[in-house]
Amino acid sequence: MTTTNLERTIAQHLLNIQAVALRPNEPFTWTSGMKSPIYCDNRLTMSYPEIRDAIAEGFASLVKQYAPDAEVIAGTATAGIPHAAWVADKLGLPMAYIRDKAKGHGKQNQIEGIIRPGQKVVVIEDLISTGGSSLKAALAVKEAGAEPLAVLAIFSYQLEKATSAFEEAGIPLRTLSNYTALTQTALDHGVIQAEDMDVLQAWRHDPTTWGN
Ligand SMILES: O=P(O)(O)OC[C@H]1O[C@H](OP(=O)(O)OP(=O)(O)O)[C@H](O)[C@@H]1O
Ligand SMILES: O=C(O)c1cc(=O)[nH]c(=O)[nH]1
Repeated sequence: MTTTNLERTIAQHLLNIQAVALRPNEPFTWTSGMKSPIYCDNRLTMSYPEIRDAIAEGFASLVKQYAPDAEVIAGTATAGIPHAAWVADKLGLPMAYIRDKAKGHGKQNQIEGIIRPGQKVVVIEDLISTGGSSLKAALAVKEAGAEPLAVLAIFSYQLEKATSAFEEAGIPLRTLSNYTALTQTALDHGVIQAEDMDVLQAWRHDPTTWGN
């Protein structure tokens, strides 16, 4: 699979700040319950002004290219929130954020900030594994009577489960980087070795049963 310069550049940023961890012998448990030898902590990008700005620039370009009539930028709680704020700021658009479920107290909102019925919304997520979290956010947008134009994320594992879930939901997904670019960049720069790549490929081949 070919990768773009931007996909490799963002991958390189993630590797430089050690956002990517490999733990084949003590697999990570993801939010979906899946087990994985790899974890990508994109939250670390917040702490690097130049990198978070490159991400915000990348997202702003994707909005201009694929959702030029966006009226609201909505971040997914929690990791999508800061990136949504920086993108909304760059584009001079309103920002909101979407909780994974409605609060159990106060106003019991799932959406914080304003998303009005009929408004066109771009959802910003930090990372796509199964796509469950961001599609749940997009559904909340629909339930508010608004229109989710697209989900944008920093990184996707490019899992078939996510691809088919986005297709089924009829919501476009665009990302700044992905698993192909990350693993290739890591291998090219000696961050991972051939034997790590073997583990990653075995996992990637059958991620749902790997490690069980
Ligand atoms: O595509 P999915 O299978 O839904 O997985 C990706 C989600 O998992 C992580 O969130 P997490 O639940 O760890 O919460 P956080 O954003 O509050 O850190 C990540 O930030 C995404 O939102
Ligand atoms: O699926 C997840 O929960 C997940 C995977 C990953 O690599 N990074 C992350 O923050 N969450």
